[in-house]
Amino acid sequence: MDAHDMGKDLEKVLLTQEQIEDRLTEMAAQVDADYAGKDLLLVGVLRGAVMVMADLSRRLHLPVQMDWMAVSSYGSGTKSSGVVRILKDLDTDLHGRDVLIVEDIIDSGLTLSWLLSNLRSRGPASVEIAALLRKPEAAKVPVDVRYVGFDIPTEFVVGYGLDYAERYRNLPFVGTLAPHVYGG
Ligand SMILES: O=P(O)(O)OC[C@H]1O[C@H](OP(=O)(O)OP(=O)(O)O)[C@H](O)[C@@H]1O
Ligand SMILES: Nc1nc2[nH]cnc2c(=O)[nH]1
Ligand SMILES: [Mg+2]
Repeated sequence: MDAHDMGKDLEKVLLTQEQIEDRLTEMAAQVDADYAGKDLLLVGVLRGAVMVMADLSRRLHLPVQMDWMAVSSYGSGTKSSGVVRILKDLDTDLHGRDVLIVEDIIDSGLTLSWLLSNLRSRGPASVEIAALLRKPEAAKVPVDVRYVGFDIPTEFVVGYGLDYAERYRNLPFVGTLAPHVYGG
């Protein structure tokens, strides 16, 4: 793989930068309306949600707080291990807080269903989810998501925070990889 030309590694673009940004603007308007007058805490899930957190939060007019959790269930492969590990916990006490988890993608749903019950056990006033992408046909466990950017097919996607072996996160759009990349 030529790490200096990501373009050659892509098969197709699924969502352009413009489509993503337009949708995030709509989602931010909904969040602004739903949490008006509340002291909202955004919880970004490292590392994939970095781009969504940055671009969604900058479209909000609410004075939110932000904190981060690092969990990982995928390692360097393309399938969820199903075992979620906390690599970094929140610094914020959730007691009585309105919490919005910000995620890049819901695939099997294992990460978020685990995270939801974990955060709900900490005594918050509410916990909801905003995810840019969802794969409805890949769900292994149901996850109740308040804000979804796009439903996409069951294909492994990269870009806009999403990686393959830690690469491609910095693509400004979402796409699929060409077969030669998986082949090594
Ligand atoms: O619905 P699921 O099947 O659980 O998959 C979704 C999760 O998988 C990815 O994270 P990953 O664990 O790969 O870590 P990363 O965010 O650091 O890339 C993605 O960012 C979601 O957090
Ligand atoms: N990069 C990437 N990470 C994921 N984690 C869960 N699903 C996906 C996916 O489609 N792409
Ligand atoms: Mg993630």
